[in-house]
Amino acid sequence: MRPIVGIISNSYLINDEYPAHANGSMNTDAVARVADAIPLAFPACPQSSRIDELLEVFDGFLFTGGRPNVHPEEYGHDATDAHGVFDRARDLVALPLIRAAVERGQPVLGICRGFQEVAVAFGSTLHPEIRDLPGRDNHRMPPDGTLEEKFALRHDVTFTAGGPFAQLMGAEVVRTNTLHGQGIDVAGTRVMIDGRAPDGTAEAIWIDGAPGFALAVQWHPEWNAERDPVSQRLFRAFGAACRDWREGRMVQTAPLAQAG
Ligand SMILES: N[C@@H](CCC(=O)NCCCC(=O)O)C(=O)O
Repeated sequence: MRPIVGIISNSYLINDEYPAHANGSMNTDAVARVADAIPLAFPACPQSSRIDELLEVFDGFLFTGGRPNVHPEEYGHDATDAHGVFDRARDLVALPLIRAAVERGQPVLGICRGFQEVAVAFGSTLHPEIRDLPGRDNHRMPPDGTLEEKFALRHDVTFTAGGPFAQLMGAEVVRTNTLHGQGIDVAGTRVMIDGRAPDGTAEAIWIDGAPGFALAVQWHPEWNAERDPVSQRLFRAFGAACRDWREGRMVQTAPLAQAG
């Protein structure tokens, strides 16, 4: 059986009234077709999703993009208008789940908001609007246009020579899309910035001391994942890590099963 990847959902109101947990099919497609894993979404709601049970059910976790920003209380800042809207329920599931999974060596891949969650979970602060910083570009999603225009490749990302991302990608420079307003301000001590946009914005991180796959990217590799070579490499590596986790867990549990 393929490994099972838990995909965190976002909260929406369908037709402005019907509450739903959902995520883009780009995420489930990338997990199923590129990572070669079973995609299963779970609600970002602490009353419904228990961290200990999620860790048992899934072989790895995808922390997806999402418009609401991580609440600045999570990194010791006061909330201001510049911080925009929040999703405290997602914060309350994502941050402890990331910490627990990473420390166990259970694979974690963060995308956009998920990248910011991984960064905050390991002690980083975020800037609410990076385009306001001197020398920085506007990384926000174009307000108009087709999905193809919004997710078009817009800038290079340069990885550390010989670092995990350069090795994974087989290249030190790749081209990515970009659809975010926030960004890492001060990185936590274990948050290794391994890739940057031309304006210096952190784009790729890994967690120092993590026993397993613990990578996150500020761009959206789920877009065009079946054809984009950068997305393919990232999701295939994530899927392989989830398979390893599943097989390791099965090896560990087999003697118990036989004894029973
Ligand atoms: N809120 C953060 C993260 C942005 C992000 O994840 N954008 C993708 C949104 C896709 C969606 O609506 O699901 C920021 O702006 O920095």
